[in-house]
Amino acid sequence: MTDSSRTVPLADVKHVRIRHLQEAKRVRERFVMLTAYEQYAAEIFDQAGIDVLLVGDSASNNVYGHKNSIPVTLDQLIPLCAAVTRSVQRPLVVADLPFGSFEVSTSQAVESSVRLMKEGLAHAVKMESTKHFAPHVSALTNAGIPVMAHIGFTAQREHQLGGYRVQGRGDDAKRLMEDALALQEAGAFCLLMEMIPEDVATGIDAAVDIPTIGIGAGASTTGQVLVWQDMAGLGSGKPFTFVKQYANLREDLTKAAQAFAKEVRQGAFPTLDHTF
Ligand SMILES: Nc1nc(=O)c2c([nH]1)NC[C@@H]1CN(c3ccc(C(=O)N[C@@H](CCC(=O)O)C(=O)O)cc3)CN21
Ligand SMILES: CC(C)C(=O)C(=O)O
Ligand SMILES: [Mg+2]
Repeated sequence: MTDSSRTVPLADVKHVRIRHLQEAKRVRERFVMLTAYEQYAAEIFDQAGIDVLLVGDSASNNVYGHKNSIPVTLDQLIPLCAAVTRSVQRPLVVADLPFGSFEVSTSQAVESSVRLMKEGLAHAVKMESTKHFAPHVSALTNAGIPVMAHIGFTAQREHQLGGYRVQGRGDDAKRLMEDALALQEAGAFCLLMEMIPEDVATGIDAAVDIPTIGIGAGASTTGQVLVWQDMAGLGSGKPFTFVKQYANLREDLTKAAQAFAKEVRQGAFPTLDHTF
């Protein structure tokens, strides 16, 4: 296919659908995904032209105060997802299947995904997967549930993978290629690759027909994703290697809170302007 087969540029699309992401891959147009967990961020990212919003299981450590992704539950993610979907017009909303909500059986995967769509109003689900989860992806696809597959570093397997480590170095690249091809074959509409060497990601992107999304996977993927609080500089501590901070929200919010506290303590707020 050539550029002449395209419909409209992604930026002009009114409601982002899976077929628009597939078209982006075909015409080599990039798309943009950020996480979102509530109304204001979702609304702002919609208005800023972000194409896909991910209600990540990273809500575990970015909303619920856990140290990692493992404790967050389906019951905790569903209301966040519903809030995000209710707050946006244009973006495609994808919800993570949290740890423990899909592994047991293909039925469990379908039941959890149905809840993410019926109660959470998600348009698609994302599954941290390997080739061994091809039956799960296939069961979801057959049930009419679009699945984004997530390979490479997968935080739900932190303990099995031995920590937060780049995946697919050296001979291990073959394993990721097998995962990618099996998950595409099973029906995944998109492939997310996390923390893998750029050359490996480039090879996988070229080998699959479906669009790819990278986080710490270099520049050759169709789309890029970051956790929004990382992107906006809200988190504490040193940013991960794959993060670029486009704002300093932590600093801004600290200053605002300090200024409010100071004025209250001094009796400088409220003034007559803010008083009935
Ligand atoms: N705030 C936040 N950002 C994320 O990107 C994120 C989450 N939370 N929670 C779920 C997972 C966990 N992720 C993580 C967590 C830690 C590293 C990390 O420590 N990276 C280091 C070392 C990598 C290495 O050298 O192998 C880095 O500097 O990137 C990476 C991804 C990605 N996801
Ligand atoms: C890191 C991204 C891709 C994710 O899965 C999440 O935020 O949960
Ligand atoms: Mg996740």
